[in-house]
Amino acid sequence: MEYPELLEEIFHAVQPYVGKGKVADYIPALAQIPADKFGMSLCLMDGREYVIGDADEPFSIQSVSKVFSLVLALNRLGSQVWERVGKEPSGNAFNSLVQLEYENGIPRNPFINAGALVVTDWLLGCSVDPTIELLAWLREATSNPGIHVDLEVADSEWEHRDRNAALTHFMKSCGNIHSSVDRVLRTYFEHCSIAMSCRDLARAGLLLAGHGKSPRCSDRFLTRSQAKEVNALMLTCGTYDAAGDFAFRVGLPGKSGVGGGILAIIPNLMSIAVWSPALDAKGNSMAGVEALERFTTLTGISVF
Ligand SMILES: NC(=O)CC[C@H](N)C(=O)O
Repeated sequence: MEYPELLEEIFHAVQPYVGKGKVADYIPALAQIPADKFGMSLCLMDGREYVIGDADEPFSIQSVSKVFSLVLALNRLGSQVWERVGKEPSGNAFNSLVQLEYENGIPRNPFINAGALVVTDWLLGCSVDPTIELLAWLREATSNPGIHVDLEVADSEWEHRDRNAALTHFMKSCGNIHSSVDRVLRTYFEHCSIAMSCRDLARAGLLLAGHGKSPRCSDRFLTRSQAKEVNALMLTCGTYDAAGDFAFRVGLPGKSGVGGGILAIIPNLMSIAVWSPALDAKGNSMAGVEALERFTTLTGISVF
């Protein structure tokens, strides 16, 4: 089956799941997003691109930004990053506090909130403005100069920051946060509030399909080993305490966000982005996971 027909088939098959689940409302600005959206984009290493549905509508990438923050930190700092954040799945919710005290303020991995807050702190230690650097890279990788931080979402996250503030304060008490808590939180919320479409997200993901060198960018951004590390972490930790289920059903490295987006990588071949805002109980897009499962089932392509 050709990709355009495949996308049509997936689009129709997932309709019963679109709007099922719950749009994230603990960030009030996200609660206003209509639940019935669905978009999907495939961006291939050879330059072909296929989209369906609401694939050109920007949405809040939320935790998908944790991939890009980590990529930037690895680019700037290399393996030093792992001195302050682990590489193991947490088995807990993305915003859980419980492991941190047992594990001396070292988060399990960079794809839960605590881990991304440490990565943000790393970035603040080596860059005057990590958000500007992140946006610059994303704009180049997507050829979309319009990619921006949605300030309404960032402000909404800031106003309801108690849990992320608790995580950051606790890690600071353990010596694992070096900048001020407010600065770390503000920067982390800016990254979560970046607005991108599925088309943008799939384009940005080509860096990871391309083992650290996106065919869309002039420079290699990560070494081959670093790209392997990021993909491995996406597979094992990218969907929080549902990572086992996601690997079982989809069989690809993937990173979700509570905005309803998921980025999935097929090394050497393509990057896939899906978006549908209604979430399952673990905070992953219900229709998005369904669509990816159908993609790997119908094509027979996965990393396994
Ligand atoms: N899982 C997510 O997408 C969570 C990101 C969100 N900004 C938070 O910190 O709670």
